[in-house]
Amino acid sequence: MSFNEQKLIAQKFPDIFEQDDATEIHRKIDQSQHFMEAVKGLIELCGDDPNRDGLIETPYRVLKAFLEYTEGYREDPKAHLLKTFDVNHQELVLVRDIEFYSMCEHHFAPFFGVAHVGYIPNEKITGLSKIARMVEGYAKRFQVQERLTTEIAEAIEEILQPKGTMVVIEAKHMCMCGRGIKKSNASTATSSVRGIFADRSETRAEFLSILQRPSVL
Ligand SMILES: Nc1nc2c(ncn2[C@@H]2O[C@H](COP(=O)(O)OP(=O)(O)OP(=O)(O)O)[C@@H](O)[C@H]2O)c(=O)[nH]1
Ligand SMILES: [Zn+2]
Repeated sequence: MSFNEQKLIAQKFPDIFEQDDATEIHRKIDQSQHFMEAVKGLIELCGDDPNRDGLIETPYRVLKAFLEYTEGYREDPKAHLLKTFDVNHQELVLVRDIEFYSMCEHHFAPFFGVAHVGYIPNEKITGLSKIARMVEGYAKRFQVQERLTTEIAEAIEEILQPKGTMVVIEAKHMCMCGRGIKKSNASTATSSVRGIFADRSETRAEFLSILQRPSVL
């Protein structure tokens, strides 16, 4: 790759190149180049011409898309929750229908849906948008739905130290739709419960009763 092409890659992806030393930057540029060559090979293997007009820039587009799908690796998602407020609220806080788009680590196929994140505060409450930002940070990684659910619950537990945390995720997995078993109506629900939500069925029921009503907003 020419020096100019290398510079172009480094400029296009400042988030992965900015903070590293020169050796690390060169390693990432090499990896980017190998990845794009591999995508070219894959196009050929599948039976198309990687040099035709519509595909010529595809390796670069795929690299760009993958760096976007995985931008959560380049942040600490739970750090968003550190923005807390002293508000004397002792009851449920539930942010529902947080849409997310993640990447199945087995097939690199998307899975997407909504996360419902609730907690009963102890002393600290966090900004509502920070919960959604944290969900984004864990979703934008190679994931399985169960780990995503657990990581969200554990982040709330660790940073806010609430009386309890409950997370429910509903998602559709593209690896089950257009390929493999091809069940495009199937969706998957997962939950994680901690503290008072694990101990008290009434507290879980309160969370679930809110979800049973369609959001009117
Ligand atoms: N538990 C769990 N499984 C997942 C998730 N995403 C994808 N999978 C599953 O991962 C499994 C991988 O199974 P393998 O037998 O190794 O791969 P495969 O031959 O492509 O499997 P099929 O999808 O059944 O064709 C499949 O059953 C997928 O449905 C997830 O988030 N959680
Ligand atoms: Zn999959």
